[in-house]
Amino acid sequence: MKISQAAANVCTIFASTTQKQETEDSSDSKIIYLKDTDCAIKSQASLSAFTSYRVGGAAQWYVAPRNLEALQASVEYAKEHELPVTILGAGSNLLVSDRGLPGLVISTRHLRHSHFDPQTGQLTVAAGESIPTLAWEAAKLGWQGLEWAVGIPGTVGGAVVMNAGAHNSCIADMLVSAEVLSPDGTLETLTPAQIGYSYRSSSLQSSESPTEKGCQRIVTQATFQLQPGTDPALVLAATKQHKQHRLTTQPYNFPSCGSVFRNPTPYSAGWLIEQTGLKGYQIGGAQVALLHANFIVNRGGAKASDIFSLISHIQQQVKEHWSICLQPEVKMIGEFQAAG
Ligand SMILES: Cc1cc2nc3c(=O)[nH]c(=O)nc-3n(C[C@H](O)[C@H](O)[C@H](O)COP(=O)(O)OP(=O)(O)OC[C@H]3O[C@@H](n4cnc5c(N)ncnc54)[C@H](O)[C@@H]3O)c2cc1C
Ligand SMILES: NC(=O)C1=CN([C@@H]2O[C@H](COP(=O)(O)OP(=O)(O)OC[C@H]3O[C@@H](n4cnc5c(N)ncnc54)[C@H](OP(=O)(O)O)[C@@H]3O)[C@@H](O)[C@H]2O)C=CC1
Ligand SMILES: C=C(O[C@H]1[C@H](O)[C@@H](CO)O[C@H](OP(=O)(O)OP(=O)(O)OC[C@H]2O[C@@H](n3ccc(=O)[nH]c3=O)[C@H](O)[C@@H]2O)[C@@H]1NC(C)=O)C(=O)O
Repeated sequence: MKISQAAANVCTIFASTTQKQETEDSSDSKIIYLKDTDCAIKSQASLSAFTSYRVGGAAQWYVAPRNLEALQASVEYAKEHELPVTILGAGSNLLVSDRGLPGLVISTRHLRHSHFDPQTGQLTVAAGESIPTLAWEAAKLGWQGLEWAVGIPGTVGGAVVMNAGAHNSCIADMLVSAEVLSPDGTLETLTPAQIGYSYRSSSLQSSESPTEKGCQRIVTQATFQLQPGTDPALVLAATKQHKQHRLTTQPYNFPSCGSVFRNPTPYSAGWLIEQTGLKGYQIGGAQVALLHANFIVNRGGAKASDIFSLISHIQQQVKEHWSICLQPEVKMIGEFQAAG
């Protein structure tokens, strides 16, 4: 589907600063509505509330479309105004610079629908649906396949892009297809083979800095193959076990992004970091978690720059001790200052 219709809808923008928003926001924020939609684009929107680390500056522009048409119109708006685009899911694998992000940040969080088809065992869901919520829903229905995904606080879109995984399972194992919106406005349905998956990686992962004009491919919905027909009590028990395992091995009590680094075969990053003596090491409000050394937690008041500096310090120390370059799993977006 081309988005020429959507383009026609956004040629003119209108309605700027409103009284309501002036009272809500002491900054110079303003709101623009895409023509013929109730979809608001907000300027200077703080991103810290939209990332699990609870850090990060403001988006130059921010929009959270509620349907495909509004998403297409948002992309077209960015194109017309030559704004770089950053896609945000639940922000649970992102480190956003304290300086914020240029261009338009599009949150997929409000793209919602889900359908469990008992005939095929397939689950078709919009990009903004929550992965852990789907895992619990599937369990309650007695559908196997998503037990491992509980505790991963991301969206469907983020999980498809990141190839989220745990307990020897991952998204690529159960994905039937993903619908993506291309920068040229066409909607395509891609198979896992077309997406090209490997450990925590896919071809849908874009360049990590929104400095270039244009837009990455956006996942709009996905279909997963599950196995219905099991006693819900059994699937719930397995799901609860996975959640419990996480609560005892991973720090859920402070903001984080989950694992900071990919595991460098045959080692685990957590083991390497602990053996390097870095557990508990702290820069500003950012700390190598005491419970799991591959987690950096925000102990309160951390800046993105603290977390970035700690990531760099860990990489440098692990390189020195083990001659291994740890590769970040977390996506660092915006400007960061490397230590001199
Ligand atoms: C406590 C905790 C535990 C975690 N445990 C795990 C774990 O066990 N396994 C695991 O794999 N991960 C884990 N994570 C990391 C994270 O939850 C996953 O990577 C998750 O899949 C990210 O989803 P998201 O919606 O938050 O994506 P975001 O963090 O918002 O985005 C991640 C990347 O995907 C892109 N993106 C997001 N949505 C779309 C879309 N619709 N279209 C195109 N691009 C998109 C973004 O631009 C960005 O590059 C954990 C995180 C936390 C905080
Ligand atoms: N450290 C960090 O930076 C972050 C951590 N988190 C944490 O990640 C975790 C994700 O946990 P997870 O359990 O996967 O999902 P959530 O706790 O997010 O729950 C998701 C949904 O699943 C349902 N649900 C939760 N537990 C059960 C259960 N035992 N039985 C049946 N239904 C259930 C809930 O329904 P209902 O409400 O109806 O019970 C809820 O709608 C949360 O503990 C959250 O606090 C999240 C973001 C960031
Ligand atoms: C949290 C994430 O994913 C997690 C996922 O939840 C879990 C559960 O399946 O397995 C991976 O962690 P992990 O490899 O660290 O798993 P764990 O079982 O906790 O640890 C592996 C090994 O390292 C050791 N370990 C871990 C942490 C630590 O501080 N010290 C240590 O020695 C453990 O004792 C264990 O022998 C994923 N991490 C990566 C980078 O692949 C994420 O990607 O964000």
